[in-house]
Amino acid sequence: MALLSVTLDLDGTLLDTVPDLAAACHAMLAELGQPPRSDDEVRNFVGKGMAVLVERCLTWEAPPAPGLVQAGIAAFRRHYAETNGRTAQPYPGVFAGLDALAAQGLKLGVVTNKPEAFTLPLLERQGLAGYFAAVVSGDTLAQKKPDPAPVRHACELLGCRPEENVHVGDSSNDFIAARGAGCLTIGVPYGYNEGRPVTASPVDVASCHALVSDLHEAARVVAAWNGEIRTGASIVSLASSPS
Ligand SMILES: O=C(O)COP(=O)(O)O
Ligand SMILES: [Mg+2]
Repeated sequence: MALLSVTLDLDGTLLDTVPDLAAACHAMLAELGQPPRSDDEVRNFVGKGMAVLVERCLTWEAPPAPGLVQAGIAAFRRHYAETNGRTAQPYPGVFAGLDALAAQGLKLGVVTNKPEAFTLPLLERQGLAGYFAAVVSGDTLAQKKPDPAPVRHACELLGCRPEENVHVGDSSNDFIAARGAGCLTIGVPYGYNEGRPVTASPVDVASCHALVSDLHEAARVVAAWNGEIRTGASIVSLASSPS
């Protein structure tokens, strides 16, 4: 057995998308006559998909009325279609890391909670689409991360078993989904994690098999794991070794 594929989270792992998401949130709130949110608030609201982002923007003292959330989602969709990819930036090490993973012969996939209508154009616009043999978005299945189903589905599309896959992400939604699916998981510290830095959360640190500074380092970790597997180390001992 060897590691054959790597699935990667999108927002906060491959791309810093908060400026474009925040611009769409600002426009949505203004359109609905609701109080504004700062970019930092929006950053903390990202992680559980579009509907939760909109609902969190609209929640003050009490949960918003369902009708307001529906109107917010419709407005957000229109505005994010305009802003998606406008200022999003790949994080340092993303292209070098993807190149290094691909050079190891690993199949690559994306597993994101972002709706598909926004995921595919964003990957195209950023020159990332060609790296991925599978893309599972927030509305591909009925379940989103932290449910393990999207990660499992990506493994199926890549033709690998979950234990042959490593999932790389920036939030507990990724780590819980990956562990639930039976994959190894690597965390990056520079993303969003719903307002709780990964490195400041002992639970998150403990739930990653490795924490790396960027995707180039993630590629080195995966290569090292595959080296250990080839020399007979078991996946169980790997699960607690790197830190
Ligand atoms: O859409 C979100 O809330 C987060 O998306 P991600 O899963 O790519 O981080
Ligand atoms: Mg993310």
